[in-house]
Amino acid sequence: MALLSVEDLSVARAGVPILSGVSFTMDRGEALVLRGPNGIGKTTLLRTIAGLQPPLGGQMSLAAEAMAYAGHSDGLKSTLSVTENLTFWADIYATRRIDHALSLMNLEALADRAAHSLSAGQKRRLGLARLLVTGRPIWVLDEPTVSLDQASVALFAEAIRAHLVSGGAALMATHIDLGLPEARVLELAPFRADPLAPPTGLTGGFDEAFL
Ligand SMILES: Nc1ncnc2c1ncn2[C@@H]1O[C@H](COP(=O)(O)OP(=O)(O)OP(=O)(O)O)[C@@H](O)[C@H]1O
Repeated sequence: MALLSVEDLSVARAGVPILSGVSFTMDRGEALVLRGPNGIGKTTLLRTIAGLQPPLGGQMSLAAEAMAYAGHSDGLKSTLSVTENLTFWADIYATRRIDHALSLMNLEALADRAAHSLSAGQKRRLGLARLLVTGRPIWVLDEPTVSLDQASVALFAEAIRAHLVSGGAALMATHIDLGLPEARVLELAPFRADPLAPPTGLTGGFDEAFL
């Protein structure tokens, strides 16, 4: 059975239909990159798949507690150190893989630094290290490489590859080449919703709650 299955999904933002008829499946060991111009709906689709807002229509299926989502915000506790941030998340997910995450995202030398004192790219690396301690198989990532330099993008790609090899899957929206030739690409332009479709009746309340 597929790890994640999306069938004929329609999504809206602030009550306006954005994409319709999106279908794909993901098995263990697979990466899928969502592509499309600014505003096409990549973030909206990922938020819907992550359960942060309801779909307009269609179906999704995945095992309970199988997904870890990383959006635009890194979700760090600014006064906690790098180690304390990762310990916090490891406790939430009941896993014990902090050392591995520190090493894979090259954070060992920063382990005792408060998160607020990190550079933008270092914060991003810590945000991505969080995924590694979740132990969850499906990673849903929105522009994961923002602020990362070339070396850190390569580290990130390595972490994704290790995740795939260990039976995980990664669904990502990104504008850059991650150096993962094995990743499938889904172009979203063909799924643009009809701009003349009637309003959905959904409000933008979900946007405010999860920005
Ligand atoms: N709070 C909001 N109110 C109204 N429209 C919104 C709101 N948030 C997003 N939108 C619109 O929804 C559409 C889809 O936005 P979304 O962020 O999903 O696109 P994206 O493909 O991720 O874009 P980008 O590549 O720029 O990150 C865009 O046209 C955007 O302007």
